[in-house]
Amino acid sequence: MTWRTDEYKKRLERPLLVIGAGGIGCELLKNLVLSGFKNIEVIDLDTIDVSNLNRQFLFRKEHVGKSKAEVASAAVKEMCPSVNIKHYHDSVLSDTYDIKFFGRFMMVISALDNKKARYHVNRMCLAARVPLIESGTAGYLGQLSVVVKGRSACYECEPQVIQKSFPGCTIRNTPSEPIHCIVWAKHLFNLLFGEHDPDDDITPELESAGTSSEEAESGTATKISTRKWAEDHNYDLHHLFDKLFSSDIKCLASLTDLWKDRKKPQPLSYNDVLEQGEGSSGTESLKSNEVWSLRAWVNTFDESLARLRNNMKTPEGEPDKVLAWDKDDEDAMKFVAAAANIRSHIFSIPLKSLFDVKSMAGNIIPAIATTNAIIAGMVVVEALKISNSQFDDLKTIFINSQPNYRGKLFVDTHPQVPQKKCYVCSDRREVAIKLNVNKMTVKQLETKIIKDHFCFVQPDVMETKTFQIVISSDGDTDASMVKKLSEMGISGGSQLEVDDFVQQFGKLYINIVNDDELDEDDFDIVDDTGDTEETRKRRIDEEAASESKRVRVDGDAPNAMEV
Ligand SMILES: Nc1ncnc2c1ncn2[C@@H]1O[C@H](COP(=O)(O)OP(=O)(O)OP(=O)(O)O)[C@@H](O)[C@H]1O
Ligand SMILES: [Zn+2]
Repeated sequence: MTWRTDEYKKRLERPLLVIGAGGIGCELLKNLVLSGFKNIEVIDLDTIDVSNLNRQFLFRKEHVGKSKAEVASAAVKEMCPSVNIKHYHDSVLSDTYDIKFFGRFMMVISALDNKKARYHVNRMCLAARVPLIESGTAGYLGQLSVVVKGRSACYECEPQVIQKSFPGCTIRNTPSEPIHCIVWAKHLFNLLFGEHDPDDDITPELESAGTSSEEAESGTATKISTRKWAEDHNYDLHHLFDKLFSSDIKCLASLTDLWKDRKKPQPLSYNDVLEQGEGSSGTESLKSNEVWSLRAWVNTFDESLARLRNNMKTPEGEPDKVLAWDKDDEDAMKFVAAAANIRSHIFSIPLKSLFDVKSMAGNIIPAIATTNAIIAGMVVVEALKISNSQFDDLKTIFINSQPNYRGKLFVDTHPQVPQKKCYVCSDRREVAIKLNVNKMTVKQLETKIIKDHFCFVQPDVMETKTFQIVISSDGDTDASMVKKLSEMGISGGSQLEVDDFVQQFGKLYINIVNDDELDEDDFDIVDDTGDTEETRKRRIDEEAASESKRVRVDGDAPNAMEV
């Protein structure tokens, strides 16, 4: 590369898009302007939080609450006034950023923190034929890779690992680890204060626990909506506490089969706690990294419940506000930590500090500024190669947790070649999915499979034999969302064609394999390789005979940052 020639400088004037102005993004923007890139656009949907200040060094205390994209752009413009920098305080998933928008850039650099946005950017760059540098860190680990259509593997060439969550019955009936109680408490938060989601059910699962329907009906845990129940009781602490921690638990404890090999839970009533004495002082002085007493957690439950209830209130006559779970909302966090620890106590599970619960509930891996800085530095090296059309020299870079056989933590390799059967960047975009057509609804197909698993943004889905439109992005099919797939004429052997009006990376064909054993929201990726019909069938038979790979995907899947 020839440095500092006019031609070199000219190349750096071509526009470049940075997506994400967080940990990596701040370092990166600084590096880019100091390296001579002159026309930069940056998108970030978020505002600055106090917790960002320790590492996102372009931000100061007075910027808290302001747009990350805006403040980061202004800060680097100050470092290098000759740079043209444009910001968008917005989600990259918005259809404003279409193929034409992406097509304007010499390259795109992704400094994101979630799979959905990363997959979307990968697809948009492939469709617009713009080189992408994809970067990520997770604690001391870091990686960057370059995606150039036809030359290197795309971000989705490696089959994705399906995030497993905990079976519903473990959460509702038989928790054995702190995380099970934390997931339960997050569901409770949503049920009481958040948006309704049937997957957040927390009532004991009597039928699957082997009770007769008579027992289930006579049990105290009959299925009425927890929200409705709480509203009817005016969110009264005493009532709520006794339902969640005493009567529901008594009901579970009465299912003797469940406790043959496990310790039976001990119901805890509000009066039991009061009788234990132990004082009732406030919890402000307690340290967040220490494990508090049961009484302190009950006080915390009490205080946070009252505050959250208050936060929901709206002027007379208007419906209550819906609260969203956020690990950085102190009341929400304390409520979940308290509910989780009280439940842990009942099930003889070790209690956890507020700090630990926050890490687990927020799936937090500590962000390390140095890892971000190294990766952001290396991104610029690759960006300079792209600007100079040195595509053969591009590298994939890893920062590992253990030295490799050469004693190196910091490793570069040649980019992988594109996978011939990648359902995103190859010509064969076909997968087979095992599900229960008689139980799964169109809504579950859309949410769990099409949007959460395959990360489509505005999908249209059609059955290819009958041309029946199953899901329409313009809302025409909303009325049939509650229907089972079989009611829409979908059966084993059906093929669905999925198209996304925003992503436009090509149509994905999903071959349906029916399995009557699966629950309504369970599914298996039977084959994501795009093999021929014959090979696929043989493999499906072999897989059916081998151990089941059943998974359940839901919102509580541990969602470690991807690198
Ligand atoms: N769909 C999206 N569109 C635009 N920006 C996004 C999108 N999704 C995530 N981001 C941004 O990507 C950035 C990722 O940065 P980072 O991993 O440092 O996360 P953070 O939210 O700043 O920090 P932390 O998660 O550790 O609190 C964030 O600033 C986030 O707002
Ligand atoms: Zn690919």
